[in-house]
Amino acid sequence: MATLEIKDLHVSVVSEDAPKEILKGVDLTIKAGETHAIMGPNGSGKSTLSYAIAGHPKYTITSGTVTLDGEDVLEMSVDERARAGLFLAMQYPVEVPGVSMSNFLRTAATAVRGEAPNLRHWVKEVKGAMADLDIDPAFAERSVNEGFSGGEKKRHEILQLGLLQPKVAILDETDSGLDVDALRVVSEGVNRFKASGEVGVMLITHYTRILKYIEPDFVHVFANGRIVESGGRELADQLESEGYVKYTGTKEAAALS
Ligand SMILES: Nc1ncnc2c1ncn2[C@@H]1O[C@H](COP(=O)(O)OP(=O)(O)OP(=O)(O)O)[C@@H](O)[C@H]1O
Repeated sequence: MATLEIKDLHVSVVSEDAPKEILKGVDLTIKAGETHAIMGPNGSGKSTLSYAIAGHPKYTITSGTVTLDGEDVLEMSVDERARAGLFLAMQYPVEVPGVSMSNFLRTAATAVRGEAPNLRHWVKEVKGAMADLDIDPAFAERSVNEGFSGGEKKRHEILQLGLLQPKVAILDETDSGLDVDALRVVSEGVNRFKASGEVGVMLITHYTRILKYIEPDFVHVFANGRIVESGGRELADQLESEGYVKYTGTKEAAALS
């Protein structure tokens, strides 16, 4: 059973030639079967946490550890992290002109599974996964994310999640830009992924509405580069009504973005 363990993580980014510390000691453990919602004001470092775990080269780990089932994630290359079972659905999915979705998905599945999926089974698997997410089959031949609407990009992130079956999924604002129907479809996709009870989910969000569909076991408040409070679902409701002023001390930060 997978466990992602983050201990006292400090992360810097080089900004205007000088390194700037963004994460200032993050501690978080996500066990198989658990869903952790991360909420917090703009610029508090939530995406930095997800990029640092995924191995984005712009973010330098200055101290702390990240392990997956005891294995040192920070020592792994980006593709090794994916093969080890980590998945990041990005806030702003990248466009890859000239590479079709179907090619991209098969290549990703081959890399993660360690062998090319049987073509006939694979076609069936992809078709079924696309149908589950109400994705038009014509998207399979379009270039990855090119010209996709915000909501279409998010659906495709969840399509990848379903096909790659990681141990731990980090979903960075997967709900932003989704209309109510798409939010339900995407949430159902995440819940199907969770159904085995053997995977962990870190869900970064600004809105409690997604938490009505995807039930969190824990809610964490992120402020100024660290987790400042943790609780259950009720904490998200409290944040919705009170904002973040108690954590940041500024009125600007009080409004949920
Ligand atoms: N590559 C970068 N170069 C310079 N500054 C960066 C970089 N990445 C992040 N930062 C800064 O780090 C801080 C945290 O950013 P981050 O995107 O992690 O916040 P966030 O909590 O995800 O915000 P939001 O809720 O607005 O998405 C911000 O001040 C941001 O400007």
